[in-house]
Order: sequence, then structure tokens, then C-alpha cells
Amino acid sequence: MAAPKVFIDGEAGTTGLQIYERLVGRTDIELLSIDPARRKDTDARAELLNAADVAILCLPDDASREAVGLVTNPDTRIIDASTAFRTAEGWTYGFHELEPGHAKVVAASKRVSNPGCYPTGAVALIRPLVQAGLLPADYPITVNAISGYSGGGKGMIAEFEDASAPNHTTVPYRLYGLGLNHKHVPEMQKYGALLTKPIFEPAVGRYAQGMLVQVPLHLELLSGAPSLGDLQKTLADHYRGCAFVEVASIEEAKSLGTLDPEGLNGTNRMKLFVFGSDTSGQARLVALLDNLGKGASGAAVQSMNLMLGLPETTGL
Ligand SMILES: NC(=O)C1=CN([C@@H]2O[C@H](COP(=O)(O)OP(=O)(O)OC[C@H]3O[C@@H](n4cnc5c(N)ncnc54)[C@H](OP(=O)(O)O)[C@@H]3O)[C@@H](O)[C@H]2O)C=CC1
Ligand SMILES: CC(=O)N[C@@H](CCC(=O)OP(=O)(O)O)C(=O)O
Repeated sequence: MAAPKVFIDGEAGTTGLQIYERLVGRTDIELLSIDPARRKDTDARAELLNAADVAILCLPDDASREAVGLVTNPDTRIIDASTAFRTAEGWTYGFHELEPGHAKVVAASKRVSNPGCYPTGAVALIRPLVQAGLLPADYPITVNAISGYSGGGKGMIAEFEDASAPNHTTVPYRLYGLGLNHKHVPEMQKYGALLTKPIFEPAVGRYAQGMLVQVPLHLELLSGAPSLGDLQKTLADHYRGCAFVEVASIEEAKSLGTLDPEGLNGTNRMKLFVFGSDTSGQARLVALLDNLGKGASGAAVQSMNLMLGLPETTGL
């Protein structure tokens, strides 16, 4: 039987290139590549999109919407890495670990939206606690996060790395999203199962890749005033058996004095930590992941594997 065909639209971009590198050596799929000179040519893209069994879109939102509109082959299945369809009807959210059985839903879907990098961490921390009844759905959640500059794609990479770029910067760290209207907020609220819009405080640092996503909580405001151990156990129970999501034990978390955002770079893994103090009644939940791994390209390959009936860990 012929190997299924996969086309990456936006293969030359940051996310696209990382997916290409994960797929190029594989013999269980056939990678369709566009002539670099025609990579923005609508006809050339439409031809390959419709020839693919799975098309992975690694494009800005508008170009993603355009690409979806170019697909007329009912057998072409789409994984979109942009923000365009993450909360849209008819699309499956590609966070396999969302709840038991969700990987099967992804496997059967024709349209899968790849989760945002920050929401992957935030949703992973928040949703199981809401579903377990510990975290009230109307809790005033704050999500604080730092990402490496590759999170902003080719444009931001040039800004930090290319001294000749018009917007070149040498700042070590900066806050952004100050108007509290970051594009990831609706996604965090929807898949975090929250009734209240979270306050999202992102920052970018002068390093390429890797992120930390934090959710601070006051334990006495949670249902039943749980301990740090109760929160850790709820998360650990939820992610037990997941190949790519791990929950640190309370002992491991207590043994750490610091946490490095680059710790899982180059992997499709995410690790969750419950820090804090039962004595002070405060928790600091943290997700560690690679924005280009589990936060983008790794997650897209995980979905592609499932959609093609392959083990989700293939090539990851
Ligand atoms: N970087 C990250 O950590 C993450 C990114 N994403 C999402 O993935 C998507 C891609 O982001 P990223 O890879 O970072 O961005 P990049 O800017 O690095 O790459 C986007 C690519 O798309 C190309 N492109 C733009 N318009 C078109 C078009 N009309 N037709 C064909 N190609 C086009 C660009 O071309 P050109 O080279 O000419 O600019 C570029 O190569 C975005 O939607 C982003 O939100 C998701 C999670 C994390
Ligand atoms: C550092 C930085 O700028 N990060 C990007 C997020 C990455 C991205 O492009 O968003 P998705 O994960 O939804 O695709 C931002 O905040 O806009």
C-alpha cells in the first residue's frame, strides 16, 4: 500500500521547518514538498493541499484560512498550527491529553487545530483541577509565562538575532500583551473549562526556545482547601499513562530551587510541577515545555500520527 502523503504548507517557517525535520527521514509517509520559488503561489499550494492525505498548515492566521478554503478534496485532512480555528465549531482541539478518549477523537477528525504554545501549558494545569471540582470554574485565574523568542516566528527571531533587522533589539527580557487581549486567552478559557476570562501575562526572553507557564493559586479559595499534595495527585492521576506529559512528585518539586525554561527543548514532552507552601496556603503551578516541541511542531506530528493510524509516539 502506498505511504500516506503529507504536505506542510509553510514548510520554510519556524514551525514548518521543525515539522519537516521530524518527518523527513520517515519511510511510513511520503512528504510532498513545494517548489520553493512557488511556496506562496495559490495554484501550487492548492494542488499539493488537495493531493495530501494530511495537510499541516504552519502559516499566519489569514493564510491558514485561505489554505482551508483551497481544500476541495474531501479526503484531505487538515492540522492547522495557527490560532485561526482553535475555538471554531467543527474543529477538534489537538491536545490529546485533554481527557481520556480524546486521542481517539483526534484520530478520527478531518480538521484538527494544533494547540497554542502557552495554552498547552495553561490548559494542562487548569482543566483537570476544574474537572475534579477543586478549582472553581469562576476562580480569577492568572497565567504568567515566559517564552523564548522563536515563539514569535521568523520575524521575532530576526529581531533578536539579526543586528541589521530594522527592529533589532538587545533587551534581555520584556513583557507584552499588556492590553490583556492576547490571542490565546479565548483558547485558555474554553479548554481550561473556565467561566472567567483568565488574566494572561506573557513575557519573552533573550533566548531562543523553551517556555514556563505558571498559574498561582490561593489554596483557601479552592473547593475543600486542598493541599499541594491533593493538587499534585489530581494532575498525576489525570496524566497517568500519557507518553508526553509527566507530573513531578511533590518531593521532586520541593527539591528544586530554580527551574530552567530550556529544560525540555528538542522534545515533545511537557512536565508539570506543583510548587508552593501548605503553610502559607499558596500554590505555584508550572508547566515546562518547548514552544516548538509540545507547544507546536511535536504536537502536530503527534496528531498526524494518530490521524494516520500510527502510534502517536512515532518519530517523536
Ligand atoms: N513559533 C512558535 O513557537 C509557534 C507558532 N505557532 C503558529 O504556527 C504558525 C506559523 O508560525 P511560525 O512558524 O512561528 O511563523 P514563521 O513566520 O516563522 O513562518 C510562517 C511561514 O509562513 C509563510 N507564509 C506566510 N504567508 C504565506 C502564504 N500566503 N502562503 C504560503 N506561505 C506563507 C511565511 O513566509 P515568509 O518566509 O516569506 O515569511 C513563513 O515561512 C502561526 O500561526 C503561529 O501562530 C504555533 C505554536 C508555536
Ligand atoms: C514569544 C511570542 O511572541 N509568542 C507568540 C506565541 C506563539 C504563537 O505564534 O502563537 P501560537 O502558539 O498560538 O501559534 C505570541 O505571544 O504571539
